[in-house]
Amino acid sequence: MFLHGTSKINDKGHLEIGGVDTIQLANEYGTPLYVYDVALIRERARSFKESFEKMGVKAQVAYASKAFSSVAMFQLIEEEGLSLDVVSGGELYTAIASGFPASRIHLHGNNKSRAELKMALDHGVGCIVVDNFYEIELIEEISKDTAGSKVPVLLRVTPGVEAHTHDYITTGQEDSKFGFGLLNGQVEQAIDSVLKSKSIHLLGIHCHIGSQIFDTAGFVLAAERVFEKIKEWKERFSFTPEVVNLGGGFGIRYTEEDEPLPATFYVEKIVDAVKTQVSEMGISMPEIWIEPGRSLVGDAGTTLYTIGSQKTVPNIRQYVAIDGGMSDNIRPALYQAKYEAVLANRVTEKHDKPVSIAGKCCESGDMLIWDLPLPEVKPDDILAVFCTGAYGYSMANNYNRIPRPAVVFVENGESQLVVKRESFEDLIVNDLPLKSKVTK
Ligand SMILES: Cc1ncc(COP(=O)(O)O)c(C=O)c1O
Ligand SMILES: N[C@@H](CCCC[NH3+])C(=O)O
Repeated sequence: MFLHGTSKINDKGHLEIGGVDTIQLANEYGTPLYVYDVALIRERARSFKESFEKMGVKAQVAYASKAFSSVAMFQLIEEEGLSLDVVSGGELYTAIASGFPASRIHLHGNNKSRAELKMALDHGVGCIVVDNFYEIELIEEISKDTAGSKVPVLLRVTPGVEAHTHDYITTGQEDSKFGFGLLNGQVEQAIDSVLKSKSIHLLGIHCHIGSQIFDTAGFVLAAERVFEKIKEWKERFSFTPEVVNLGGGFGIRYTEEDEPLPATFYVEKIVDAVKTQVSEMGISMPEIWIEPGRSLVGDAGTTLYTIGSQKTVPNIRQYVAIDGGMSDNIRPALYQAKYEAVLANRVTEKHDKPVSIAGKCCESGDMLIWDLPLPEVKPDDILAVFCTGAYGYSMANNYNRIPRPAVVFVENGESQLVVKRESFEDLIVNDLPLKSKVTK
């Protein structure tokens, strides 16, 4: 069994996280429950920042908040001095409501609306990561009447790098919905129009090659491709970027099949690649920005479920059902994602009887883990699924009108509720009654 962060087994034989017994958490807050190990998030945040400091490079580490966003999460990120990548009006609203400084917020999105851009500009976000030509027009339209300073932007490019990960989560290849083609002349057209703009300041370039990536080659190749172009742009446009943002995507360990590098190793390789390019070109070192999401929060999250019904298909398989499923973690259904799990109330017992963990949604594909070795399970046992901190709660939904779970933070022996469990009343809060046309 692989225990992440502060997780350990206590003297009752229970899983403990952040010094808090998970069975006590399940009793106090109910299940399904997302539990975050705050010390592990802090450790990850600090190690990203420190690795840039050690290499003497000016940097911003922006937490990709799509991995898990909530007011308390953003406040934790602010406490740790990171920046924030948001990708919608909703994430931006949450960030502002949490008191996060707008100057360290970067707005992403491949189809930002006028309203979202206006909201970002009104709040004075640190930069807009511009994705397409329409967005350039929108920014100019919105900012033409405001006499304020120019809007700082990065142009997002697709460097033609195929990251080795699931097809749905690669983003750097040329045939992608995101960004300007780096290799087909689009980005030059965008640079030309932004440099001529009276209302936009071109701060630099952004690229993100995908997610859950285990080697550094793709990042290095992307950086080299971007800098080859920067060399041309220096001649052609007299433009050199103040900022080069190389995105996120650093892989984590979900199961023993995964062999991630330490997060800081990616930073070192990226910075080395940039330094080499910069010294060959004789330009000054730009600020390097990165946007880790999963690698900051993924293994800090554990989901607790209560076990309910079971079904045996003779000679084939035993299904064990939990009180959640694809409504709180859609990743197995969407990406065939794999997880490890234990019985949190009986961790020390032999986990040697394979069962398949089924969710409660009315969907055959709602299977959380296939062939998971557990002790003989009984109703009301608590299953702890590891590494659910990224894209778990944030992709949760109300399929089958299942209320979304609660989220707690644990640290130094204390727990705090940071997202309340949805109630049935919450589920119908936006529903309106039928205006009936049938006369009785
Ligand atoms: C633009 C951008 N930045 C950062 C991230 C964060 O990726 P990850 O959670 O894999 O670090 C993503 C998601 O893939 C993204 O699309
Ligand atoms: N949501 C995805 C990753 C997408 C990242 C956003 N570009 C996951 O669960 O792995």
